[in-house]
Amino acid sequence: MSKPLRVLVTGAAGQIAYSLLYSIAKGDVFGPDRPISLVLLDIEAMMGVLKGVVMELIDCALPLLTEIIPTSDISMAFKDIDVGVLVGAMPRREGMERKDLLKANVKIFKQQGQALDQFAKKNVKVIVVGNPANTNAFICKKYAPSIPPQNFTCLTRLDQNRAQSQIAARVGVSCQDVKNVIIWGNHSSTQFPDVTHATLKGKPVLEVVKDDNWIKNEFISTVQTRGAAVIAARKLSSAMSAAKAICDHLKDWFHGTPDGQWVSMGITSDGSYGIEKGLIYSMPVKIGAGQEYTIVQGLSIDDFARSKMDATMKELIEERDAALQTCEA
Ligand SMILES: NC(=O)c1ccc[n+]([C@@H]2O[C@H](COP(=O)([O-])OP(=O)(O)OC[C@H]3O[C@@H](n4cnc5c(N)ncnc54)[C@H](O)[C@@H]3O)[C@@H](O)[C@H]2O)c1
Ligand SMILES: O=C(O)CC[C@H](O)C(=O)O
Repeated sequence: MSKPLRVLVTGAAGQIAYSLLYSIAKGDVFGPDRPISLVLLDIEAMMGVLKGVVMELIDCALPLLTEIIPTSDISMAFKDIDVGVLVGAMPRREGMERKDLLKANVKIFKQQGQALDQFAKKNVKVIVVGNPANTNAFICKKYAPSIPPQNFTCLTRLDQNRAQSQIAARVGVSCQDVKNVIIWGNHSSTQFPDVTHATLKGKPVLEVVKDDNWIKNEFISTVQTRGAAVIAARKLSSAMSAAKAICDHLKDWFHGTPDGQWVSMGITSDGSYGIEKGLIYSMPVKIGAGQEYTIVQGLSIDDFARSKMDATMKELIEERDAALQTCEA
């Protein structure tokens, strides 16, 4: 057996973590031969609840789970981690605006960026889930200058999964028949779910669906507002589907994408597709066996796509500037 992978999950007493920890500890994400040392961070007030989560993990009797470290101490939590799954943040509830969330959460990611810089392994892989996810990842990266920018990502796989499932349901096929949907930009209602290059059983989605009006209107807005629809129905933010998407994101990052397929992740823009350098912007990537991802290049972008991609970039620039102001105040 190889050396345990040290995986930190923040917000470990919260609802996403409750759906996530079992899959990670069971081996579904990093592989059936990879022992896991699980570090669980939450705030001091949640230590009682976290104790219960730890008891349940122990009671699952999972052979790969070699160690569980529950803590509210940030320096202990980030020490020597290989993977950081940064979930811990306030979720939006009904009636809350995105701006309220940015103010409440961005400072958490400044502090955690500094902790990554100081305590984590320099090749740590980070996925930010706490909202506003792209901007929080940007802040984390900024305050961890000793870690390569490409090691910071944010979760937009939930949006990809939502888009894939909407197309599959429209046509009446399994979601696994739909490939190469793209999520461009922000994990927010300005994101652009793009099926121009997507295929369904090998044929272009646009040719199979044959309804441009549905694609350009109902499909896009359903995916863009799905998170808000779940909040309205559940009175709580999505958790089971978010946990599944985190697993998909990490599994592909560690094990690679299948030949001819790509996935969407929020990553540091290198200027590709005219997106401002340095922003954390969701793009299509291919991942090789070496766990390094490359942006899929050369995709055609028509005027409709360009305007959608620019609108979500504009929102990300505004969020970044507001976040920097909050952090520097
Ligand atoms: N990117 C996505 O696709 C996506 C999807 C769903 C939810 N989210 C976001 O994920 C976040 C968590 O959602 P949830 O439903 O699990 O929320 P939750 O309220 O159930 O749990 C959040 C947990 O984080 C903890 N926490 C708060 N501040 C912390 C800190 N500084 N350090 C460590 N832990 C801290 C809280 O005590 C709580 O236990 C929210 O911001 C939500 O909006 C993102
Ligand atoms: O706050 C929101 O509108 C979205 C919550 C979450 O990120 C989701 O996509 O389900």
